[in-house]
Amino acid sequence: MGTASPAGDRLYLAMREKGPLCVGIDPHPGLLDAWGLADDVGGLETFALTVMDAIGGEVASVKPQVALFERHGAAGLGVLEQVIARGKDSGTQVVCDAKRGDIGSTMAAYADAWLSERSGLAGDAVTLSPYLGFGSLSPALDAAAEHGRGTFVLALTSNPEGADVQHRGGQDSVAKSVVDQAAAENGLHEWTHAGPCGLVVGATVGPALDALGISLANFNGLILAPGYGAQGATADDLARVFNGAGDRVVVANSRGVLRHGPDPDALSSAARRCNEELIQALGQEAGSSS
Ligand SMILES: O=C(O)c1cc(=O)[nH]c(=O)n1[C@@H]1O[C@H](COP(=O)(O)O)[C@@H](O)[C@H]1O
Repeated sequence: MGTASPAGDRLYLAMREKGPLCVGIDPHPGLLDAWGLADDVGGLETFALTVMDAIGGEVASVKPQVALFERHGAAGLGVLEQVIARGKDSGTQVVCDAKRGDIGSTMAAYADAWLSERSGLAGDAVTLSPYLGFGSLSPALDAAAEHGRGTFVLALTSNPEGADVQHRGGQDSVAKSVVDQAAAENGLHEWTHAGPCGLVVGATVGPALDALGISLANFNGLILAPGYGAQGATADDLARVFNGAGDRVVVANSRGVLRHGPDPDALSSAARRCNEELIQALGQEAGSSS
């Protein structure tokens, strides 16, 4: 039996209380401009902290997109550390969208950065890419379990190019093997509602799951679903794609919420409306923490 990890349970219960929406914090240059901010570290800080002040504590989770902080250099990562600290203070969980994946020995260093106590960049969870081999992620999966943090491993991404790799093998697909190995990882740990190793499955994948021999209804972790909003997937698409797994879907939406800024009230109303729509579509019972 492995080390107990509360990460999946923690986010599962927060979603029961606050809804499935995960607000993406993606400070694209175009969005900074639309908010009347400069494309520099000052603009980045105002943007990111405005979002956190508007919705911190109201939504279960946020997902800062790491590249959009990194493009401002070390000072940009400093702003990301502030976002993570605000998440902790407000009770909104932070999923760092870093999509890390490397050979095992280097992966241990990424695990130190994103999943251990030593680094201000460690939030509640991080996104990982398994396409150097699922086993290469072991240092990160072990660190997540040790430090009570979560991971979301890319299985079927929302971009059309992902099919080129992920769909290979048909019913015995590459993506299916990622799903199976994530489920096996969760089998090593103790949890109640959802294991610490989640998946990323785009809300835009349409009927691909059936064609690839994947059933998520019995998957034993959380499923981060980007693609709702700006990429075109609707709440009905989410209900169809994640039929049977609705209570475990973490719905990521970045531009669909951020376009309502910079007015904090408009941001928080947009997040509230989104959560209402998603709760109805996915059948999650917000307000129930049992
Ligand atoms: O891991 C992710 O978050 C992710 C995986 C994926 O398959 N597709 C995807 O869009 N994302 C991220 O989710 C966010 C989507 O942003 P919007 O399309 O603006 O909602 C971006 O930060 C993407 O990097």
